[in-house]
Amino acid sequence: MKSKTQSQLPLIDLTDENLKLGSNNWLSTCQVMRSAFEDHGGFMALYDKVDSKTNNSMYSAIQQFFDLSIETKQRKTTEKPIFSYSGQHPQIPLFESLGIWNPLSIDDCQKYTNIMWPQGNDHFCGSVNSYAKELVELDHIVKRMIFDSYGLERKKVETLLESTDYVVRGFKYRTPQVGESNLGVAPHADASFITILNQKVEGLEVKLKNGDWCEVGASPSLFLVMAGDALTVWSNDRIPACAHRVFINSKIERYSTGILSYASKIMEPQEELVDEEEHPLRYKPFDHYGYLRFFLTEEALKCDSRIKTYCGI
Ligand SMILES: O=C(O)CCC(=O)C(=O)O
Ligand SMILES: [Fe+2]
Repeated sequence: MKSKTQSQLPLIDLTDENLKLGSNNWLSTCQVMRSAFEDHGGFMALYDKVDSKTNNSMYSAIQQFFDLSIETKQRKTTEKPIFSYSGQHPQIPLFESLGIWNPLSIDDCQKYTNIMWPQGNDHFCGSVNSYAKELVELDHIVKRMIFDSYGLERKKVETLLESTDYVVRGFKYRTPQVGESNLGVAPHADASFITILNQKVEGLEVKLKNGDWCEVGASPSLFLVMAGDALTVWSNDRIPACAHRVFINSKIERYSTGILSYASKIMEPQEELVDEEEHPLRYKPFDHYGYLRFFLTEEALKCDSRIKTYCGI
């Protein structure tokens, strides 16, 4: 295995300066983003629009959730094939995660909250909803930039945004006991369209194009933006899904959080990114929720590339 080195994932400044739609800075930032996605499947974003109050209440809400009993955390919250809760896995015993489907809707946040806290928990419900609403803006910026970087018509990204579902996730890792491995999550890529993560405590690492692993920093204004398998389908294999892993190196529990997006309708590789010579059509029409159901089957666990097995041509 390659060792960790000083190679870095690109850091892209998405604070005000570069965000005037159509400005020179916007256009050059789009090109940097496209290269980062095509090379490494992702990048670090400097983004200061998530309010520090929202950020702090989100982390305290997540903490409240993980303090519930295992039986409560394991309650089913959605019919969608996403994890409401994941944890207690013998191979990765430090890891726990929560998932809230459609967090932009206060009603769906309330529904989730009432299942976990029948007596109510306004702090949790409000924090998740506010956090999702603030962080989804970053997701929209990234998607607008990807479309612009390939010179696609603006209205096409609006169509994509209208057929996107979101899930907010929170992660907690306890510290390893003596003799226990410090692996938090083994190397993998996500099944999402795009995953955006923030970490309160370091531990996240990303695999670069050259095979080196790069450590991601922890700061309220630093977000790891990663392509999931669906972005590989959309881009007709131009953008690889970003490989990442987690180690627990510190003496304190690790918390992280973020927003993941999924295609709510059947999605095909973007037609402009398909050509006869260099980029022939690589994927059949893709049902994202069908893929999520397939993702954890025995068949999927065995294959080299789950996305190719599911819908590759
Ligand atoms: O803990 C994190 O920050 C990321 C966890 C992760 O990559 C996953 O559960 O898919
Ligand atoms: Fe992941």
